[in-house]
Amino acid sequence: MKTRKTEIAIIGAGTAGLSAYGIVKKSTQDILLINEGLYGTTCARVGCMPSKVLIQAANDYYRRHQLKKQGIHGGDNIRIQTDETLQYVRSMRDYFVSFVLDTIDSIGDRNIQGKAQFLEPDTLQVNDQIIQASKIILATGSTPVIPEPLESMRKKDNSRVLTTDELFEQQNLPDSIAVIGSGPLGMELGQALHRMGVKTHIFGRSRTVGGLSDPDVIAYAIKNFQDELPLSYTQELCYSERGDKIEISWEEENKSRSIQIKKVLTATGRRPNVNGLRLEEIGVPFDEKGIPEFNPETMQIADFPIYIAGDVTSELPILHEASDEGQIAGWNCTHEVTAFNRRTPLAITFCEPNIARLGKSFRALEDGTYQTGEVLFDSQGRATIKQENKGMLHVYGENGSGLLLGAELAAPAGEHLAHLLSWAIANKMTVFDALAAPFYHPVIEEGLRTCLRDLAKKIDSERDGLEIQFK
Ligand SMILES: Cc1cc2nc3c(=O)[nH]c(=O)nc-3n(C[C@H](O)[C@H](O)[C@H](O)COP(=O)(O)OP(=O)(O)OC[C@H]3O[C@@H](n4cnc5c(N)ncnc54)[C@H](O)[C@@H]3O)c2cc1C
Ligand SMILES: NC(=O)c1ccc[n+]([C@@H]2O[C@H](COP(=O)([O-])OP(=O)(O)OC[C@H]3O[C@@H](n4cnc5c(N)ncnc54)[C@H](O)[C@@H]3O)[C@@H](O)[C@H]2O)c1
Repeated sequence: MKTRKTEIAIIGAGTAGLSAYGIVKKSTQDILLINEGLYGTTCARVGCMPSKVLIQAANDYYRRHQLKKQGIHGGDNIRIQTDETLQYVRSMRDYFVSFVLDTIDSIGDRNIQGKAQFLEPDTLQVNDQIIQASKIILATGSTPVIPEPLESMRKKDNSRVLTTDELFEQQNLPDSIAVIGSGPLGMELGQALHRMGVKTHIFGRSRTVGGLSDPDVIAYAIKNFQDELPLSYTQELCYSERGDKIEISWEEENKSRSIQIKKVLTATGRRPNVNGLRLEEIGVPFDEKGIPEFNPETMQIADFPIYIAGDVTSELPILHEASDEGQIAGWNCTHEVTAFNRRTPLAITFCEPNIARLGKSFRALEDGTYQTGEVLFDSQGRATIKQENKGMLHVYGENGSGLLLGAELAAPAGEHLAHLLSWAIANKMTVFDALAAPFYHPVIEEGLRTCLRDLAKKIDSERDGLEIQFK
């Protein structure tokens, strides 16, 4: 076998791997990028981007129900041609993927297509080549998890049980579907399919939505979604084949229920791609979840010359974190190993209303150390004008100082509110500082101000009502 030496080898040409590549190439051109399978990244090919294109089409179509109130007629006659929508999703997907492919092309013969496996901590096998590298970055991403009964069904007929990696490849949508999982993916895609006219039932196991942990916001959001579409929670689902349909039965509130649907979409999480890399054979330590032990501030795996980045860590499986981790890994492979600050946590689920979690989640707060500001958007001015007046926002502030700690929300324009709040937290603002910032009228951010006012009152009821500060 031929041996090729390189300073840095990066395994995985996804967001994390390419971000690492961008940093490494500032220090050395002696890099190899190794990628198995299709190029284009999970984000652009099957993830963030095609899902947002589908959601946009679904929400635009769904908007027809609200037009009549405004004196706009003809909405009832609008129809969606879902095969064309899927074609459009794929064409937009190809557009986003094309930018990634241009980057890959520019890498030339430093890019190798094939599956990498470790032989030694500094040695890989890829196809029939041995690659020796001073440092290696592991950025192999993740794969959808398929719960066991569905995996067996899929083995018999893989057209009935879809993963999110396959949804956008469908030529058309089925007339009915069950979406398994009420996490970010289940809620985003389940609501979009429902809004496109597919008879959709979403199933969750733990009583939460889109990754929320605050019980009040969860209860509000679940009720709101249940007003729009079937969303059930149960510990166990039974699947059986009934002709060209799948019957799903379950227990809910002490009642037996069942439905028959054409297809199932699994949105039950993603598993990090660590299997088959032979990491165990080279002595890499694993934690109890089966992830290599690494330092999140340096991304180094124990004291190995191996760095890890992106969804393969399973810690923060979202795009901007994958990109940051790639940068940290890339930097530390080419410089003295340095600890990096991580950003204020921010996670958004693009269902309507948007769900978001930022800063400290409710689950991470310590009892007795904080107050919660609350607002409902049901009568908020601008949200009402936009006919988007559904939502709840909780902002957490530290007792005494009023330092903003975190927030959870299911709210209109939640993606923007979450950014404002996470930037305020990153800048260590108190609730009083935030209230001194400008709020235009009439905007949805005025709802955020109502929430901050509620929090400020709970932190310091003695403080006078002045929000602008003395010079
Ligand atoms: C439907 C969906 C919607 C999403 N929406 C959002 C969103 O709106 N916002 C957000 O922030 N995040 C979103 N995400 C998450 C986001 O897409 C991921 O966090 C991000 O793409 C992870 O990038 P990565 O580089 O770790 O992995 P990937 O992009 O998957 O790259 C890993 C690469 O490694 C390759 N590989 C694996 N094993 C090997 C091996 N042994 N040898 C060589 N190559 C290998 C893979 O083939 C792949 O090309 C979404 C995900 C999905 C699935
Ligand atoms: N907008 C975003 O930022 C965004 C969007 C989509 C996905 N992502 C990322 O992609 C990853 C995958 O998303 P996801 O929603 O698939 O995963 P997830 O792990 O966040 O949620 C999966 C949900 O499925 C439930 N579940 C698991 N097994 C089940 C079963 N057998 N029956 C019923 N329910 C079951 C879990 O309880 C959980 O609520 C996430 O880690 C997320 O961070 C991000």
